[in-house]
Amino acid sequence: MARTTPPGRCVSSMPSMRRWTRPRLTPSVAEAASASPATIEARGLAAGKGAALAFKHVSFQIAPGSFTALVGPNGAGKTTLFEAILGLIPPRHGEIQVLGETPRRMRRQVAYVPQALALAHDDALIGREFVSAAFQAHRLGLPLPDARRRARAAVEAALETVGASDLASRRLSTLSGGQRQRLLIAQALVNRPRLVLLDEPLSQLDPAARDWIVAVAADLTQRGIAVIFSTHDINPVLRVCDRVLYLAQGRGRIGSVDEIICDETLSELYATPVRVIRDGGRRFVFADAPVSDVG
Ligand SMILES: Nc1ncnc2c1ncn2[C@@H]1O[C@H](COP(=O)(O)OP(=O)(O)OP(=O)(O)O)[C@@H](O)[C@H]1O
Repeated sequence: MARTTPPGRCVSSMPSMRRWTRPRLTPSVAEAASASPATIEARGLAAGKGAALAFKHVSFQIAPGSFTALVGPNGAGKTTLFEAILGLIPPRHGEIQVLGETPRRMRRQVAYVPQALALAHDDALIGREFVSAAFQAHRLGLPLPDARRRARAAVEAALETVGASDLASRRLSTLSGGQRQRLLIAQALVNRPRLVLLDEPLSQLDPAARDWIVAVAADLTQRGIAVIFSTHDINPVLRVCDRVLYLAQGRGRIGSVDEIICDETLSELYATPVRVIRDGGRRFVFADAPVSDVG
């Protein structure tokens, strides 16, 4: 259920991401990305899991290798949108294509990373086993010895990509939330997806762990992987995101940070006067009337 915010209360506040600025794609990755079709194309999309729609009339494009912040209050439909992208729920209206195909057909190209609150079998598994469990050897159609070798290499590469090689031999039950989140991202990478959906990866992490996770996600885009990063608060990803997809009150808008995180767009989305205050590179959203909480 959506929380409400008293009039005038600041509804979004987080320390800024100091260490990371969005790195540009290397020329070869950038060329490949611009030659490829859109990673996602949604037109007039409406979706919901109950009788009511979570959102409707939402249109957007996600480019290969781009970083999109998916922002919105509780219950706005962020997870519902991820489920539509994964083909787990069908659109009620409109259409959505992933890599030029239906979401169901492209599901194996998409990795979904849930929150790291608890991991299954966390006392029985070490990091390497957890990441390895996701490797889909059958996808490569390899004979068993080759598959084992490829699996080992893929797992080590994924651990290295997220800076988690040192967690390979640690039991999951001994890891912090940020370390677990890194292993979840490594697990998502092991089958070399073209799109990674991160569902509120910063919740319950301290600022240093948040910085790490944002840096890991930004690094994926350098490898040509499109990232959609859902978050209640835009500030931790301000410097790395290319675009913001904001869901609220059943509506959605996409654009640059300046186009979306501004008085005009947010007031229109929330259908109530909203003010955005800039302070030291951060943005704080204030509502004059109660609105769903985004902080
Ligand atoms: N299984 C379900 N059956 C019916 N309605 C559902 C179900 N799951 C979610 N909803 C409703 O769908 C709407 C969108 O929920 P969703 O979980 O996608 O929002 P969200 O933006 O991810 O929220 P949060 O930030 O709290 O995780 C909400 O109104 C929610 O109550």
